[in-house]
Amino acid sequence: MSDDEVDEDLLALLRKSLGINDFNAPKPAKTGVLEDAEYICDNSTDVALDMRGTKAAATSIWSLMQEKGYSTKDWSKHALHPKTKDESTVDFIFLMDLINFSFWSDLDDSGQQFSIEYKGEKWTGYWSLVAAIQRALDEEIPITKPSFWINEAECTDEVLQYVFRSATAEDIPLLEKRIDCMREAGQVLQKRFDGSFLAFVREANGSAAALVNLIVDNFPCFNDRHYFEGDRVRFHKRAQILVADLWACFEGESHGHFHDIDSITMFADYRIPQMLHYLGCLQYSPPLESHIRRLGPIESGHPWEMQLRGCSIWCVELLRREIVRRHPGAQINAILIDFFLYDAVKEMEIKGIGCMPHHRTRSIWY
Ligand SMILES: Nc1nc2c(c(CN[C@H]3C=C[C@H](O)[C@@H]3O)cn2[C@@H]2O[C@H](COP(=O)(O)O)[C@@H](O)[C@H]2O)c(=O)[nH]1
Repeated sequence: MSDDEVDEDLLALLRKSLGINDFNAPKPAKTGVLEDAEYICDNSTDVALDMRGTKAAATSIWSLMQEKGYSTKDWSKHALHPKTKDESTVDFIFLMDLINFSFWSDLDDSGQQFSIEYKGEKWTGYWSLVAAIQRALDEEIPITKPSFWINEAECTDEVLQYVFRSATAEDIPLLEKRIDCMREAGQVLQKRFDGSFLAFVREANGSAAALVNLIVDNFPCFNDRHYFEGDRVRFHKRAQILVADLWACFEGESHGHFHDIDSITMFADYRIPQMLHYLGCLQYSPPLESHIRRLGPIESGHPWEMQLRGCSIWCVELLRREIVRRHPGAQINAILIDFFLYDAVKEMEIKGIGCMPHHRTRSIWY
């Protein structure tokens, strides 16, 4: 932090301790995601938090994270994640999280599911996306440039089909939706931010919550809002993981510096609920549990899906609170818990450790 930069947190602390109410101080931006998650959880009938399981899981998660020295540094340790800490990596992360959704396949575990061949390996799921982007860059396709996405003469649908070409007979799910997201985002950036996502990030003035709100207000394909019991509820999974990936990749510095990064919640996808259920933190009603075990589809926006997503967000918040209660001053937030759980469930998959299937909702939101 440079000399003239104000440490907002310190300032707020001093004001509070001196009893100074600074009514002019800008109110911290809020995304509303955590409040909506608590509301969903309080009104859920088919998903419930198991408090004993959550307390027990908090202890084991914390000790495993300590054992591994889990931190933002683990983000860059992944073989496929970009390593340079510069604007090209900001562009990479924007594209990655713009289309970071719905990789699951009904052919999973058959070896026939969609996969990307890169550097002699077959990558599936989220890693297939990262591999496809890295492979396109190696092939000198400017795939991370928003100006390329809106140049339909050069960036044709066929070129994008080639970028995401599969090593199996199964294509990447929702390719047309991914192309629509790229075209839409390219237009937005071109119109107001000279084609640069970094210029867009600067609008948020170092606030993670403000950046999430700017993203969902300007890019419809990030606007992950739905209805539950007739009320609007926000999850903003890809907008939040985009901010979190910037923070982790840049280790809280430079383009990843956010004074309110702890306002980011867990990312409501299809993997973490699966892990939380395995850890005994979440319980499902018999109809929901048998539906998921039968690999039954759950349509986007269904009350079951809203409960799975909302309860997962609230559950990770309670895990975080339990860890901080037992270890005051612990350097922990929902992002690190989430990343740790995602990596853990992928480890289990590699080791063939069985757990209940994840729920199957096909959508662009996660
Ligand atoms: N909540 C949460 N969801 C995550 C991730 C990640 C990868 N993050 C990397 C960055 C830092 C971490 O250390 C990870 O290495 C992908 N996903 C989501 O999962 C789904 C893909 O699943 P599968 O088909 O099995 O790969 C899909 O919705 C994707 O958006 C995460 O971290 N948290």
